[in-house]
Amino acid sequence: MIQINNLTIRYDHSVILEDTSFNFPSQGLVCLLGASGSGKSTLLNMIAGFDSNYSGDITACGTSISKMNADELCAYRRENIGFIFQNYHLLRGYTVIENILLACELNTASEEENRENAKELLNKLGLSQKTNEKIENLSGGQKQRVAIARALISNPRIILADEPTGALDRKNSNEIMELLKEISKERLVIVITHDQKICSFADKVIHIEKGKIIAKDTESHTEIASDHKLSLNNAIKISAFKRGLKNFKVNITRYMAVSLAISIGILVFMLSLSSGNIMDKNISDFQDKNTAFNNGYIKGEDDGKVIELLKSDKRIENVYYQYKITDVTLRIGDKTEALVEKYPMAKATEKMSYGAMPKTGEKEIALSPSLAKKFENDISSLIGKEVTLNYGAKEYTLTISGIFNEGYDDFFVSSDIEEKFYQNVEKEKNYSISYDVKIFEDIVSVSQMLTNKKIDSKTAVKEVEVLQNTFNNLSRLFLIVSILILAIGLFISSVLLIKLQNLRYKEIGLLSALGYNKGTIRKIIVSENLLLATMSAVSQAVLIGCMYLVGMIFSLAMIITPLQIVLSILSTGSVVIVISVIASYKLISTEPAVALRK
Ligand SMILES: Nc1ncnc2c1ncn2[C@@H]1O[C@H](COP(=O)(O)OP(=O)(O)OP(=O)(O)O)[C@@H](O)[C@H]1O
Repeated sequence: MIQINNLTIRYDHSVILEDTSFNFPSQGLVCLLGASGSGKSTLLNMIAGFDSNYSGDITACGTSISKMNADELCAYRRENIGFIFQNYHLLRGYTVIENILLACELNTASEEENRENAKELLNKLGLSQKTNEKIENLSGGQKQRVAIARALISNPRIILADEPTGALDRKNSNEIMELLKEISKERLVIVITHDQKICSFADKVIHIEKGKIIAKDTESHTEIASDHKLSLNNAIKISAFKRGLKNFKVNITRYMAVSLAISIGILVFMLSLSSGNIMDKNISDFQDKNTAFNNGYIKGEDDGKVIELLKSDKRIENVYYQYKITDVTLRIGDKTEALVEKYPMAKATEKMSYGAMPKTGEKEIALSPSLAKKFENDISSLIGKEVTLNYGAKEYTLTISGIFNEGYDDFFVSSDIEEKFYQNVEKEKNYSISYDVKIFEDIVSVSQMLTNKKIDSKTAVKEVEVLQNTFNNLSRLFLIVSILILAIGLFISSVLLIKLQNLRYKEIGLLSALGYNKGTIRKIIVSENLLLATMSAVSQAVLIGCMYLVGMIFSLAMIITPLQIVLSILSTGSVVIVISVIASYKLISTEPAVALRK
């Protein structure tokens, strides 16, 4: 059945088997003994086609397996070899029958036929009651019977058993050996063992000694004639996704922990970014309340130098001289009040009692309380009312935007209206300069520039600075905390994923033993990774939904833009893919024989 001719194999310069030959019979139970490290598992791996890195030749049913490529070796194992391992190599989370059917998923028989065969085998092995039991609920002896059923389901010509009774007590060992003896009547069963008592079941006992295979109980090594041909049918295509989905369900708790850890990490990180949005919202609230926040006022006569400096600065706009004006009248309804003279004052530093300062382009006016009282006792009711202002033979209709907190009769109008006033003024002695800083972020730097040039400007820079500093410190703190949480989330999920993948080497080895090729195994793992990424992205979306709900219930200021939501969901999926690819890279690239040893 199996002919070994002049076989030599070395690992790291040490010779394990050296120029050894042996003929295994077509049927019967062969026990393989030898000291630890003598090369028993190595020989079995070579017969199984896991290791082709040897010199010499191995022939099975007259066909050399030494020159076969990886796919042919998969077909050879799938069709001709059944494996039994010391630690069973059954998949946890799968039922008894699912474990058995795993071995015939790639064969051409129908699923129904395979299921019937599996049930028949379980019946023969006395396990029909356990058909749909989860594998982890079985005893050691029962597990090994399931492993035998799995090895027999494809009716292979060769059974390779690596210490099949190593984890069992004497009673169970004897029962398993009786079973193997029974099945060896129709096929070749090679059993590796250290137990001399097991050899009493053997038809032939062979030893590996000093790199040679030696039969102790026979004189000749001649092959028993056999008309069996090696079967090398192509595997049917299976859905790697379906298998990946099943594995995913089995490991669902771990996968859920991974996706939650990553989702929370990324969500908190996104929240820290959203503090920028909260800052923008607060700035715009601040601007609505303090409409003169960007206005600057420089008192004193200017010889042209200061105004030139302001006009040449790209951060500044609406620069003009202010003058004293005289004989201004204001009319609200049928009441008229006159101001004999009015001096320009700083707008940005005024505190508001009601409403806001006039906005540029809005034709608005703000009054001091004493001036407002001359029109109405309830000064707050004046807001929104119309004022007709007469100055220099011109009439302006303005809306009252607010009442500012000053003790004398005064008013402020929108900058554009004020500029028009001065067109009628004799421009000899300017009194002050008014300017606006274009954007909020430049208010502090413009103020600093003027201070450096020893120009005294009255602005709202202190309030702006306090607001900016508070938010900068808060965002910095939030960013550090969220980076920490993100790092912890990534660390936990990486550890969980790597631990999970480390547990799966035997599964990869088992699938190879059952004839799954590397491509299919890779696809199964990739499917699982994609499912995990999808789950993480969905959990991210659910978390964002919950966060919104909590924010709404407790009226928390959490602003995440739709773009940030999409980005956080996409980045969760991508991060999971990257981590799981890194975690499973070693697993996928491990050789089956090495995976089985882990
Ligand atoms: N893939 C490999 N790479 C390097 N060395 C290997 C590899 N496989 C096996 N070996 C080495 O070959 C020698 C034989 O190993 P093998 O597992 O075949 O021994 P064994 O007889 O089955 O031992 P045991 O009874 O302890 O299981 C050992 O020294 C082992 O370390």
